[in-house]
Amino acid sequence: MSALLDISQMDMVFDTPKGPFTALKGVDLKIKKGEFVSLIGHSGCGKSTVLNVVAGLYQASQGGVVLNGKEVNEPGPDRAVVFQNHSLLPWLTAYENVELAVKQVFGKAKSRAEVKEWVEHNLKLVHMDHAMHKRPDEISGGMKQRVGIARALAMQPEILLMDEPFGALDALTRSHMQDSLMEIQNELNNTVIMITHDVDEAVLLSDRIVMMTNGPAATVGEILDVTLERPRDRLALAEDAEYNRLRSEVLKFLYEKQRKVEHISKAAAAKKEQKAEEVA
Ligand SMILES: Nc1ncnc2c1ncn2[C@@H]1O[C@H](COP(=O)(O)OP(=O)(O)OP(=O)(O)O)[C@@H](O)[C@H]1O
Repeated sequence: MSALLDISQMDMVFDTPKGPFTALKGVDLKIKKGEFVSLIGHSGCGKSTVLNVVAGLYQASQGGVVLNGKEVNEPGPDRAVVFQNHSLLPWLTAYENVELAVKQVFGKAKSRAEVKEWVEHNLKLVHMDHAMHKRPDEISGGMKQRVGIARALAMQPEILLMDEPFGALDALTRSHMQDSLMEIQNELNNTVIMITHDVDEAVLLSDRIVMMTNGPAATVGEILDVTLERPRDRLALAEDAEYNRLRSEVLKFLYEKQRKVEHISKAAAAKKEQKAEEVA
């Protein structure tokens, strides 16, 4: 498999007041161009840390990330990040937020007319062309996320990194956003890594679901291939046997296999405590 993104033997150790803390240990993941990969795992296992290393915001302690043959050491326009909380500049309109990113990435390579056309095109893609001259405080949470996605897409990154992009939205808005993202993905075939806590979202959107073990020293536990035909329709899939099998595979990983790990470590801790009491 020729990988666009190659994460190999990545460790992440944080210095903390209590000493070094190994958040990630030996993370291996290869992602092909055009793949949509979700990262799922219990809270605190290290999903955002993986994304932050890929984004170049954190430097891995061991191993690392190669994107398109180049080692990643710092943030760059080849990787655009969409966060849970839009991160739009509040004093700029939706149009101006996207325009700023486009100007930063393309500089003088695009004329004024081309910039305008490109900004409008991307806002249209996320169905925000009707409100492009509104500021973030004048639009809803879902609309802000749409603008954040338009801004990321407009940068034409090699890879789109999404950290729970729909996590703060209500269920209905979230479904609309997932459908929009699938439409866009169908058209543009972006390479995407998306963190999610939502099992249905992971199965609906992904080509592969990367399930992470619990931390500390979290790593890739299992990877599930999602070969459901595209375009995918959430209502039809609700009755689909393969969809339901995949869904229960993820649930089993999270609530049986990873819970067991927690139980074992809790049991081990209890035993240790008991022994200490016996010694005392
Ligand atoms: N800058 C940091 N310094 C010290 N520890 C950190 C730092 N960033 C993350 N951690 C720790 O690393 C572990 C992984 O954190 P991370 O935020 O990547 O998890 P996550 O899976 O994204 O969690 P969530 O799903 O709750 O967002 C946690 O134990 C966290 O406390």
